[in-house]
Amino acid sequence: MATAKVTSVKALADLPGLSSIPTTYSIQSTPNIVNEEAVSDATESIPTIDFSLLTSTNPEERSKAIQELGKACEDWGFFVVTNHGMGESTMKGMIEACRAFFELTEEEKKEFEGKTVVDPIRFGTSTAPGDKVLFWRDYLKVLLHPNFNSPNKPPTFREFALEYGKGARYVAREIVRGICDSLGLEEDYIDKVFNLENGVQRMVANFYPPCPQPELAMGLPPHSDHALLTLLIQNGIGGLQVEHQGKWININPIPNTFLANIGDFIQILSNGKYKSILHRAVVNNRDTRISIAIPHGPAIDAVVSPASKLIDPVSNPPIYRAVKYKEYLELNQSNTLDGKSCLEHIRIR
Ligand SMILES: O=C(O)CCC(=O)C(=O)O
Ligand SMILES: [Fe+2]
Repeated sequence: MATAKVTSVKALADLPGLSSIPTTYSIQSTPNIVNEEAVSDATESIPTIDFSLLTSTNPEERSKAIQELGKACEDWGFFVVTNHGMGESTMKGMIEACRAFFELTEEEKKEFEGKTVVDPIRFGTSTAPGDKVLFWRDYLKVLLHPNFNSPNKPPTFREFALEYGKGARYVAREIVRGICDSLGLEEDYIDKVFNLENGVQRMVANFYPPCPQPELAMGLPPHSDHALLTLLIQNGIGGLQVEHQGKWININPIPNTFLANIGDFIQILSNGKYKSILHRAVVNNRDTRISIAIPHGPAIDAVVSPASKLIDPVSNPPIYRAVKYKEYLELNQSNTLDGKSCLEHIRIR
């Protein structure tokens, strides 16, 4: 095994003749992230939300879509979004721009390492500096809103990030309006209370190169996303699994769609009615997988708490305390991803 200091899994995977993974990447000793739990394919039954119906001016169409959205949030916390209006060339272009970023030299990428968890552009590997086990994943995190940032390499990145970010933000905001409606809140409740006009939108591009021992490694451990709603696209290579009724389900990529999942803040806001979903990324020994997740959050200084309309001091007391987004983000970003441990931090006992 080569012992040269490796700064990314890409550099490691590119080592000629790599046939086993360094033991630091082996998840065998970490019982909570074992790989061989029952997995099944259930892509057919994952709910699909037709975005054009959700945003329809026909009240009947919209209300039917809202009902379906509410059901998808309650049953799965996770759904496919079709007919969202974003051009295929924008989605593909964004993925290719991310691929080109990861294919920069290690020295070039190092320029974007960032110093703290709040740096607007951060390239890195695994999840957090304190990880006990390393994960087979490199990442690039870029803050797109309220201040737009972009690495200056590759040259196409900025243009795609601008367009993709804007489109994804529109889709996410409309879905969030629908979620409010489905909960019996005013449609713009979240928009106003969490100040979505200044909402935080941070793109997370994940790069999972082929791994010689995929059964021993993990791309991303089980976690929930912290924000309100995450939109995810991928390069046509499977690897995402979501937890549903105690089982891990393979999510096969569907071209030209977004995968949306509820984040912790919707769980807090709905006082547990809608739950953020555990998901993870497994790796394979053939293809490089690229995924781009954008968690859409409140404004950085917004305070998140169960909506007063959805709680009752006697029959449904709040189960989460109010938390500043900034505080939650720091908690999330500086810890190893570990299931839903952040949410447990603010649970009222
Ligand atoms: O690679 C994936 O499909 C999952 C990515 C993810 O969960 C994340 O970036 O939060
Ligand atoms: Fe995630």
